[in-house]
Amino acid sequence: MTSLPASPPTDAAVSLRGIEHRYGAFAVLRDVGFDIPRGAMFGLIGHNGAGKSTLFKLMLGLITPSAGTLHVLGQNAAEPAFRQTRRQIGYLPESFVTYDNLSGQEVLHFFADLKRIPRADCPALLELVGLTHAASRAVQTYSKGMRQRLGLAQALLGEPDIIFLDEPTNGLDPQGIADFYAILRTVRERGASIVITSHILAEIQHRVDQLLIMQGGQAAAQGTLAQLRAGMDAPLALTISATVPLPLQAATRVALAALPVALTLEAHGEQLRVRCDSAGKMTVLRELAGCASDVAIHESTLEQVFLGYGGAHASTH
Ligand SMILES: Nc1ncnc2c1ncn2[C@@H]1O[C@H](COP(=O)(O)OP(=O)(O)OP(=O)(O)O)[C@@H](O)[C@H]1O
Repeated sequence: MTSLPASPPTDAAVSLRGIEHRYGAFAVLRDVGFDIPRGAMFGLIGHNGAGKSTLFKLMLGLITPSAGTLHVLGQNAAEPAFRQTRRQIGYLPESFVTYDNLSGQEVLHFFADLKRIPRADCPALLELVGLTHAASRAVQTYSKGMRQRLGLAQALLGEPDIIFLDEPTNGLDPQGIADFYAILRTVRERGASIVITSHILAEIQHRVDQLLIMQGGQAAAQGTLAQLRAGMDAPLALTISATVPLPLQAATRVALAALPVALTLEAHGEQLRVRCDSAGKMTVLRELAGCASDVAIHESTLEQVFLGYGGAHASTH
């Protein structure tokens, strides 16, 4: 991780410095520091037990850190004024549990009353999440996707400046996921910052601007996907296809194996496919001189990046 300025930047929606958190003798978070820029769509990823939910609870002000400082929307979470800041924070927990016998509209009214927000704001939110048609139906008749969208409407009550979403698309089908992110795009257009966790890395890799990889209670890496890829040993892989007549293949294989390049090789009839990293591509291409017919570039997926940063570090809890 690159070094951070000592005080929180003015354009940060969230800023953590030296955060420690203990549950009894067990240190769940150790020296965690990062900034989330205002207006960002920020992904927080990590293995089970990495400390993501604990970080969420800290950023929501539900628990206080054992050490370190935490600012949300410029306000220190340890100060009494943070009570006011919490009104500008929306939250969708991992399991959005509600009263199933109430209608969607009644559920939203319930949360609006709790948050002291006019019920008159509810129809527009139900419209935003695509539930106007089902507003008077009991929630027990809702699909999983509809429930999550109702949960999102609840999180958006009061037009919060920052919204925390804990695995919000868990269990949704591809269309449900696409619909959910389409709503989030609308929310971002009014300038809100969004912090999202997910274990489905393929889903968030092109939908967030920045990512933080948590590993064993520490921040392992932060950046855009391109920055995270660049920080790894193999940000890019290439497959070079060549047509090599069968009688020449054995010699070609020996010559490729002797190159000072890490590569894998597959043969399909007269086709040889060589996979190597970006640094080795010219060496391989020179060896295959005249017979290379195609080069395909494979960028590392977020899953490969995550594993590369040790993100799969086994949890003992
Ligand atoms: N209230 C608690 N008391 C004791 N230990 C806890 C408590 N809450 C969480 N932990 C432990 O803290 C560690 C981090 O848990 P946390 O829920 O923050 O991880 P996570 O990254 O959100 O995991 P997951 O992806 O499984 O939701 C785990 O080892 C967990 O067992």
